[in-house]
Amino acid sequence: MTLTANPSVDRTIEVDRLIRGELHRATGARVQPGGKGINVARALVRNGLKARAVVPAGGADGDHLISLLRDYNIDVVRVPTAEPVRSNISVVEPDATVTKVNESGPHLSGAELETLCDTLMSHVADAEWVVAAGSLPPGAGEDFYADLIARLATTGAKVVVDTSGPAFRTSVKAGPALVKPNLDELEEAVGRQLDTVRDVVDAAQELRALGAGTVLASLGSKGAVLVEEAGVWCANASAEPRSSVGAGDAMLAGFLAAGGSGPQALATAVAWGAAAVSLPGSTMPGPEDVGARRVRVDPRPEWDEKVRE
Ligand SMILES: Nc1ncnc2c1ncn2[C@@H]1O[C@H](COP(=O)(O)OP(=O)(O)OP(=O)(O)O)[C@@H](O)[C@H]1O
Ligand SMILES: O=P(O)(O)OC[C@@]1(O)O[C@H](CO)[C@@H](O)[C@@H]1O
Repeated sequence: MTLTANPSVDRTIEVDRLIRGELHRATGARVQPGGKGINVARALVRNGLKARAVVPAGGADGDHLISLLRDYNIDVVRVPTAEPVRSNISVVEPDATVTKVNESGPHLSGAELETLCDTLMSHVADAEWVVAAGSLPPGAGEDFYADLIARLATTGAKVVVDTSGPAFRTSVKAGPALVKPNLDELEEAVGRQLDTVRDVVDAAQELRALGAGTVLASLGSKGAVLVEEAGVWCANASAEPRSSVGAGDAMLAGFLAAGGSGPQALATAVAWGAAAVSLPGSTMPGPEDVGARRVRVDPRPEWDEKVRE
């Protein structure tokens, strides 16, 4: 089950070359349902698994988002809101450079946020995992995910958090089973620059000491690092990048689909991530895209390897 507190209608526009201040004629365009939790649900369903997505959605743009999600066969639970769903725009160039503009999103009232949490709680009974992912909408406090983790502790569900800024660090302290920061988010959470695999593992251990069970850190083309109770592993898979939007969400979905712990799940995660980055827009990969992608898993990490691209 996924919660996307600040979903979007994602618009991807392809151009030959982006030049600030110029008129561009698009060479391609697509509209897809967006937001990190929604993307995780799309990736799971694309691979034959079940996923329910809880989504606050208002206005005509909200209607549009819900109808797009139904086209993808997602089991959607809509929570109506007064203000409309946002649109996020990605401009993609042929070398896969993405320029992204995300709106801040609709303001959700206290009552709407409460209904969102109550709705999630009333649909959680059969969920093994609850993925709370993406930015928070204006109106939600930085402890929104932390409060949710506390409420979910009374259920059997394991909580995954993938968010950024102060809400990320606050949610880590509430003890989620798993967090999926990218390099920037991990750096922000520990308050320092991370240059090597050793730095990433140390930062991940710091998050585990704060309260996170497992840390799955995504490192773009450098793959991912998994730090859990049982050990530390690094993995990567090569890709011909086309659009990185949603690659982290596909990576997380692959990890959960393969059991949510250990090196085999990490290998599946980076295979899904590499497949996603090879597809246009925020298209989630299916089995034919993941295929027999070659994945390298290092049981002994190269501690001094650089993690910046
Ligand atoms: N150029 C690339 N080549 C191979 N794999 C890639 C590449 N870029 C990304 N990936 C895969 O996708 C995963 C996620 O990438 P990244 O760290 O950019 O996630 P992210 O910033 O969370 O992305 P998003 O927020 O758009 O979903 C990586 O862990 C890796 O497995
Ligand atoms: O603004 P947020 O919530 O941080 O991120 C939203 C977003 O950029 O994340 C997804 C890719 O991971 C996109 O579908 C969506 O547009």
